[in-house]
Amino acid sequence: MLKWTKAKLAELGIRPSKKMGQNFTVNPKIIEFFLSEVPSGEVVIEIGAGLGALTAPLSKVSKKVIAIEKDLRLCNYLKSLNLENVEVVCGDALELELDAPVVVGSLPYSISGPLLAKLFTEGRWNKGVFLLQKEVAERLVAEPGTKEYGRLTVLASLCCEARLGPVWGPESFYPKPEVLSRHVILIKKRSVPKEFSEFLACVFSQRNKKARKVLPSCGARWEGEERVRELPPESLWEAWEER
Ligand SMILES: C[S@@+](CC[C@H](N)C(=O)[O-])C[C@H]1O[C@@H](n2cnc3c(N)ncnc32)[C@H](O)[C@@H]1O
Repeated sequence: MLKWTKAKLAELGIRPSKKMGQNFTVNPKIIEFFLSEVPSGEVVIEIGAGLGALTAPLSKVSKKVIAIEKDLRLCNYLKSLNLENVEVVCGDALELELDAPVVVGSLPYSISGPLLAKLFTEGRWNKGVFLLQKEVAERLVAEPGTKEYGRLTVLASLCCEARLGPVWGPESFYPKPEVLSRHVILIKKRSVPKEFSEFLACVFSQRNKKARKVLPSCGARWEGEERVRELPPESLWEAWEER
């Protein structure tokens, strides 16, 4: 896959952009893992389809794949493939409606935080399978009080059941990223209100301070000596609901 990826990029005259998080999958085991987690016969949205490494195999087991790609050069290439069951959408996934039973993607690192926050608060989807920077994936299942615990953890915990998958090293991608990657599988329980997400942004901007000082400045109340980073998801939700 590495040879093919390098040759295809050269043919298209594309130098991978760091800003766009363009680290293309060159390890077939990653594709296999995605396919093992995606229920077949469904409509699937793929975020950041790149050169179509996942799009093409996915389209063979899905009812339809909606492949979103922001880079016009890659998007036009994907369109030129005329893949059966694939609708290619050139655009920014952060600005599009993500309504399909299944959402997948090897997410560009630069937008994974806002994109996950968007998925937790909007879109009609039931299952998500994502490849993320390892630290971001682990943040989704972090325990209160740890340095990984934050807004994304609370949103993930209230929205979904989150499960970690395998870890992948830099050699699984071209060009090699400086970080490790990890799969995460999300099963949606409910959408979390956007206002609650904004409330969390407010409280976690002062994560090390006492909750009884911070929560009132974000429109809620708290009695107790805990620091913001120590409050479990349910307590933050209750404080917000009772505000
Ligand atoms: C990590 S690469 C994955 C590419 C391909 N899925 C693969 O596994 O080889 C991320 C892709 O997302 C695209 N991308 C970056 N920002 C985006 C955005 N805001 N919306 C949609 N796609 C985006 C990049 O151009 C790139 O193709």
